[in-house]
Amino acid sequence: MYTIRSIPGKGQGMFANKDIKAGSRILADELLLSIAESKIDEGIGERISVSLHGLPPEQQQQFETLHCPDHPTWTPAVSRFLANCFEVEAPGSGIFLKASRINNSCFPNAFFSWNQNLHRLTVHAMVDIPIGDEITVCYIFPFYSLQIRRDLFREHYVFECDCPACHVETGIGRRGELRRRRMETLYMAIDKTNDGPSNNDQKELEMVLEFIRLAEDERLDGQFLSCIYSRAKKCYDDRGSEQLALEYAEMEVETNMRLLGDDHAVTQESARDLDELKTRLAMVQQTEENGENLGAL
Ligand SMILES: C[S@@+](CC[C@H](N)C(=O)[O-])C[C@H]1O[C@@H](n2cnc3c(N)ncnc32)[C@H](O)[C@@H]1O
Repeated sequence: MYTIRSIPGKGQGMFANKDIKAGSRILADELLLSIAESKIDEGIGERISVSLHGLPPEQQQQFETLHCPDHPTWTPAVSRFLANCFEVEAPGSGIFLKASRINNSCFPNAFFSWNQNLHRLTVHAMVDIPIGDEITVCYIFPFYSLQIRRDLFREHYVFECDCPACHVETGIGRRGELRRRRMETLYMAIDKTNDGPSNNDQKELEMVLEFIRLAEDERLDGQFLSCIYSRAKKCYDDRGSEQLALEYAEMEVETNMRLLGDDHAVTQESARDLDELKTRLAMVQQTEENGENLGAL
């Protein structure tokens, strides 16, 4: 499905070697090594070293083949680990040899996720990817504003992103930047109430719907969007608009299926919620029909 090739100025990258349909699983990559706490603190070098030296020599050598940026203060092992790691179970991070060759774009065409059921990192095509195109993921939330993206890329991965969204000199980048800044603000505000009831809060519903509209305009996709669909579902359900709740529940499941696959716990939970909502709606409709039939007698 893919080949690894060199790209001038970017090291290696992953390319589609056939047309890949949206939702296809490109990778289910095995964990090489992991650390349970990925916070960048004084102990990170020691945590990486312990994990690395627990591997057989052959696997330690495989780690050594990965890209290692020239960071002013970190040791090569820390630099290499941070430039190539993916989140496993938060707050942990892990190294995956194949996925480590995927470059970043803030307009990505693929999505990575740690699948606890499989104990693997999966990468799915978010959209149809034509043969020959580079396969890219976004290492961070793509809706972060340019300044935050730049800081994270410099600090963590040591590179300057050259994707169209990071070119604010061009129309795409400039317009997108305004949308992303607003999405970042909205996401932070919505996230704060994510665990609690929505309290029929009109303001929250407006923020949720605005985020979805901006994401569609900016053509940004990701699991963050399925979380927002889930929030829209909850807002509408709480205010008794079950039909609209159902529409968002379906969008949430569709997004999870496409980006995570049907074997991911998050997808399975959202599919169960959707089934429950459908059952509840069917019962409400049945009760209404029974009432109408009784009235007609
Ligand atoms: C996970 S590795 C990706 C594969 C890497 N290019 C290689 O040769 O193995 C991350 C590194 O790739 C490079 N990279 C990834 N995305 C990039 C981008 N959009 N622009 C420039 N460099 C990028 C940076 O050097 C970054 O530290």
